[in-house]
Amino acid sequence: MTKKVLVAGFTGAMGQKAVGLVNKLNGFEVVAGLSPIAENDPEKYHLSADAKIFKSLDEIPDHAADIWIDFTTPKAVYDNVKFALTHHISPVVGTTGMTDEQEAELIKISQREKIGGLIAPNFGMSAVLLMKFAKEAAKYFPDVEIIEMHHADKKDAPSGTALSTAKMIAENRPAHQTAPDEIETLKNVRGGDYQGIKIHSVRLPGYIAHEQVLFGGPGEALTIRQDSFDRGSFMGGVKVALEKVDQLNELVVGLENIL
Ligand SMILES: NC(=O)C1=CN([C@@H]2O[C@H](COP(=O)(O)OP(=O)(O)OC[C@H]3O[C@@H](n4cnc5c(N)ncnc54)[C@H](OP(=O)(O)O)[C@@H]3O)[C@@H](O)[C@H]2O)C=CC1
Ligand SMILES: O=C(O)C1=N[C@H](C(=O)O)C[C@H](O)C1
Repeated sequence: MTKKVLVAGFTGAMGQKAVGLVNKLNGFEVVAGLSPIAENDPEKYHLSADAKIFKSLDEIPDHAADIWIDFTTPKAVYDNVKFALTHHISPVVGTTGMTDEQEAELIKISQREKIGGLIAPNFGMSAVLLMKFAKEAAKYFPDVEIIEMHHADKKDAPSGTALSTAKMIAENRPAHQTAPDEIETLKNVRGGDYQGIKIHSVRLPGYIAHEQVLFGGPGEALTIRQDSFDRGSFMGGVKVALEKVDQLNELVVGLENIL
């Protein structure tokens, strides 16, 4: 049976890539899109002529879709995913910027409603592998900093991927001497701090999505880097999520956990 897909943020850069992906996949169909300022012209956004365009959650009827793809904004994503879960639509979420508390709350809702879903801070294989390698390296190199670089329109900082990388590194780092007290003569010049791991966020036109993890040890250094040069690079992961989401019985965080 064809799976009905709603794409939240369907007019955006990632939403349009997701629409293109679903249009090409057998067994899935985009039946609806959600975006607050979209024109009521499905074909303009590469949707079929009978696809529904919604501008707010209130307009979405029951049984509107089986799967909810979300590439929206940090402000909208929590309410969107809560709506999907409580309407028994399986969420596949790429939107970043939720707090740990919001994610934990959504996992509880998914357990209560007995519905599976996926939140993936990054659907790209290079980023998933970077996080895995960085977690492994952290066992041997406890001193580490992260630099993430993104396009100038990105709304949240640090990136979801950088935060996720820091969390995975923190799980594996041995206890070690922290850096001495420092004086910043320019405020925040040492970056953000996640459990002693400095994160630096760069925003520049021309970039898409890139991350470097720098480990330093006595007399040596290890640098792990990934680059997403095109948003199409995220679609392999979205495809896996679409194919596997109905096998999940709660909301899972991280593409690596379903590969
Ligand atoms: N996990 C991953 O692999 C990746 C995640 N991302 C994340 O995906 C998200 C979207 O990125 P991107 O496509 O570049 O952003 P865009 O700004 O291009 O698109 C955002 C979309 O969200 C829509 N939107 C805004 N407010 C709402 C709302 N209240 N409800 C529903 N839709 C809304 C916009 O619609 P309108 O134009 O009508 O306002 C637009 O369609 C970001 O959080 C980004 O970090 C990005 C790349 C990869
Ligand atoms: O906003 C983006 O573009 C991206 N957002 C995600 C993040 O915050 O990590 C994934 C990827 O880096 C692209």
